[in-house]
Amino acid sequence: ARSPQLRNIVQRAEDLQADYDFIVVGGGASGLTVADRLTENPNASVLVLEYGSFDSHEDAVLVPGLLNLTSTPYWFNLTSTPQLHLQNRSFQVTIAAAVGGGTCINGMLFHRGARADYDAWEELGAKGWNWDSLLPYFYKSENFTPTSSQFADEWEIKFDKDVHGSQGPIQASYPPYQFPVVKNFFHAFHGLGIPTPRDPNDGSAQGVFWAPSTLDPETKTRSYARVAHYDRAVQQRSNYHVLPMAAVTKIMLDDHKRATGVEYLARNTGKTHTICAKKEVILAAGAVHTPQILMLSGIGDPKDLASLDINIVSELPAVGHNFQDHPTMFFINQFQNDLTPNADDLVRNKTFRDEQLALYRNQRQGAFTIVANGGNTVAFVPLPNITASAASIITSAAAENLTQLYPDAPPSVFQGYRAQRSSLLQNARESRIAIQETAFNGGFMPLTLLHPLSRGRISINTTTHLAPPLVDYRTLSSPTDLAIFREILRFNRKLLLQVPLAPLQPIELVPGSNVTSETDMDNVLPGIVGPTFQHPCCTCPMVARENGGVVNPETLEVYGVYGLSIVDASLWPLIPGAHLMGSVYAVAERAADLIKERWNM
Ligand SMILES: Cc1cc2nc3c(=O)[nH]c(=O)nc-3n(C[C@H](O)[C@H](O)[C@H](O)COP(=O)(O)OP(=O)(O)OC[C@H]3O[C@@H](n4cnc5c(N)ncnc54)[C@H](O)[C@@H]3O)c2cc1C
Repeated sequence: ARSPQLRNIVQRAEDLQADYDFIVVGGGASGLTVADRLTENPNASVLVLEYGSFDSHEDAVLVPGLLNLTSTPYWFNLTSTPQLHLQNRSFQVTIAAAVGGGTCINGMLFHRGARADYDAWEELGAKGWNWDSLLPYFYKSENFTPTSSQFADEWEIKFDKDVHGSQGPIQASYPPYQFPVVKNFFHAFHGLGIPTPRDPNDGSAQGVFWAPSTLDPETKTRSYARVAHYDRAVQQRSNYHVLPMAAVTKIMLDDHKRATGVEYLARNTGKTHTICAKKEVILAAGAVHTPQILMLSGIGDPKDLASLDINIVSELPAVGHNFQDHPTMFFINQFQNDLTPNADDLVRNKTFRDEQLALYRNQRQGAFTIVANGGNTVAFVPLPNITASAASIITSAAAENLTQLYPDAPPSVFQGYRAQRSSLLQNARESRIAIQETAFNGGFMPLTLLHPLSRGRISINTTTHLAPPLVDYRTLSSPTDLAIFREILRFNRKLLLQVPLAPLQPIELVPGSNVTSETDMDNVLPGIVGPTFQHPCCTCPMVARENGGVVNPETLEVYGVYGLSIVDASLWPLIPGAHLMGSVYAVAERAADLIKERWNM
């Protein structure tokens, strides 16, 4: 007989039960959250099928400062199509394949978008999804530990405990270290009229601030979905199974269009298997793969599916459209008169690095408590604060030619996009949302466009098992996005001229101080803007079908079929002005409640 532990932990297809109540496709942030909540009920059996492997709790995952995105084994092997408006360059599609998904290797910034970001979801048709309805779930997901008032005062960390959760599975805290130059940045932003909010997570999501990290306050290790929503739960629950290295290839649907289970390929044996779901199949494969799986299962644009000989089950032409991410450029400056220690010292100065690593190992202090090449100090700035041309940019954005912008969108997607655009432009005009993010802890500064007007698409051109989807970001297809990037660059150049930063004597390396005229910027920016800040979303939005919707917002079930729901970041109509993980966890928490409700659990 097997030990109880073995019954809880499965590693091979042979160890699975014959069927489960729920099958969750994808064991990332959303998938594990939902699986955890469903298995709180001992009568519900849940299987999560995850494409990637379990990590080994290695330092590169657990120790923030040892994260190495170049050598991590947890990337999908996936490249975008050539990007027309980015000088035809192709890009790595930076999504994770591992139990825990993106949360295994992400930058650990844990914060929320603005109230207006989520209220816009409801205005666009996602009935029941707004800031107020999500707030209890932001709380539910989080266990916030404040920092000492002395450290907070010294480093301008502001927080309000009342806007945070204190019982949730995901740990949120502040690293107990920072590079001194961060103070100069704070003062420079203040000089430009960008304040530090009382707490960025109170629905404001604007200003210059420290975002909490998903950092365990005791161990100073990463708090992520694998630990918080699987390890924590599974030892006590024989009803919660996760099978790693299992690539779901399609959903099985019966003649009544009910999802009865899934087909998957065990990646370590190459064998294909099927497994049945007695209640529901729940898609949580992320915004790139969830639409791919739908299309492979006959749910999508009939034109495209017919050309691949896929039997059409539900005509949903919007599947895979409305693809959004946060395009980013790197503004790189060398500080000739830099403060020490600094982020470069961690790379170039072996003595400093060794000293800091020892400090981390022995006392859980120092620079390794911060994510490598990252940090959690950021500025989120509305359009009217970055440029005096905000009004004219908004006027020309409203007049953009949609057909040029979105050549192959079906009418329903157009309709939905029009509503999105007016909502976005109104919120931008009234400074209810931030338009740009500057992340900073040295001269290497990612500048991010938080509310792009360009829309990409996920599609498929083959039914071959394990073949990747086509990922077309279409970054900068909206001329407005390019115009805003010009203003973002000008604004951040102005930042570096402020009294607190000027003494560092920055020399601009990228794009280069000679790039000043509009024409020069328009030539150079498409060569340095990248399509992603690792935030793909919005490819199966929960709005009305006639407005480009794929999912019923009240039930999260896919239109036209039964027993099939979606819980990941594909659901959202619009990308929020925030790093996505906080919203992914909250949405998945609410999704779990909706699913439990319909099954009286
Ligand atoms: C490098 C990086 C840095 C980031 N930094 C931050 C940050 O600092 N702060 C922040 O808030 N957010 C950050 N993010 C984003 C955040 O991690 C994601 O938004 C979040 O993980 C998305 O959750 P999800 O459940 O939608 O998808 P994921 O977490 O990506 O999970 C999807 C899972 O589905 C699996 N899957 C896909 N296809 C299949 C299939 N066919 N069969 C079975 N399984 C499948 C994948 O392997 C994956 O594990 C970052 C992401 C990355 C990659």
